[in-house]
Amino acid sequence: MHNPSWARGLYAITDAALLPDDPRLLAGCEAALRGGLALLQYRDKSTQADKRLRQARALAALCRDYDVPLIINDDTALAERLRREGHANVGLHLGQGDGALAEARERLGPEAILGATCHGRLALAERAAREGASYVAFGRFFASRTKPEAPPATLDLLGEAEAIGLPRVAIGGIDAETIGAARRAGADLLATVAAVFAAADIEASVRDLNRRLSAC
Ligand SMILES: Cc1ncc(COP(=O)(O)OP(=O)(O)O)c(N)n1
Ligand SMILES: Cc1ncsc1CCOP(=O)(O)O
Ligand SMILES: [Mg+2]
Repeated sequence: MHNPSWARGLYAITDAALLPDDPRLLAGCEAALRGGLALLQYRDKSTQADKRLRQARALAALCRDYDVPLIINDDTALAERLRREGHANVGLHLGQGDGALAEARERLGPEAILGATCHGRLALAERAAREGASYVAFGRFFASRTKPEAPPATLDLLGEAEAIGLPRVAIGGIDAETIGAARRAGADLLATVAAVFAAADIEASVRDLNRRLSAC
């Protein structure tokens, strides 16, 4: 079976400090989408439910125009609500403390993209696969200013995880310098916050990262 088109390439993750209001969030994400994304994740750690719903809804509509899935971080109820509203391109990413994957799979249905944080541990990825994950995410592989305290992982894990049979995401300090090493180690999707959204020219940065991926 062929992997779906979302399963290989650049995976940009939003950041509320770098994209601090609706116009900047939408303009920044549209620039990244123009540059070419496989996936976009809406990551907002605030507890402002109204803002999160409004922004996620707007991003789901924007992503649809580019035929790119929007992944909601942490919040199963928000992803479920958007899918019920008809945003079929919405998926969910859950970390180890963010709720049960199997329950999320039931609530979102078999078609939704469901991602799981597996840090540096193959056993977490094997369990995520059994519980219905669509991809498994490992990292942090490099120093990250966005989440410096994230548990570290080593690149050889990406090769070992091939046997799981799901797309492998690398996260944590992925940038122009590190992206090639992560791809060559086996990452299918390269996830980044700062290399995209802290860039002075977001679209140019995405194009540069994609060029580096193509060269691997
Ligand atoms: C693609 C991807 N991988 C890992 C994470 C981290 O998720 P989590 O461990 O739940 O941490 P927070 O992002 O919620 O702080 C992610 N968001 N996306
Ligand atoms: C959310 C998350 N989980 C592990 S590292 C990280 C942050 C990634 O951000 P950056 O690409 O800026 O290092
Ligand atoms: Mg989380």
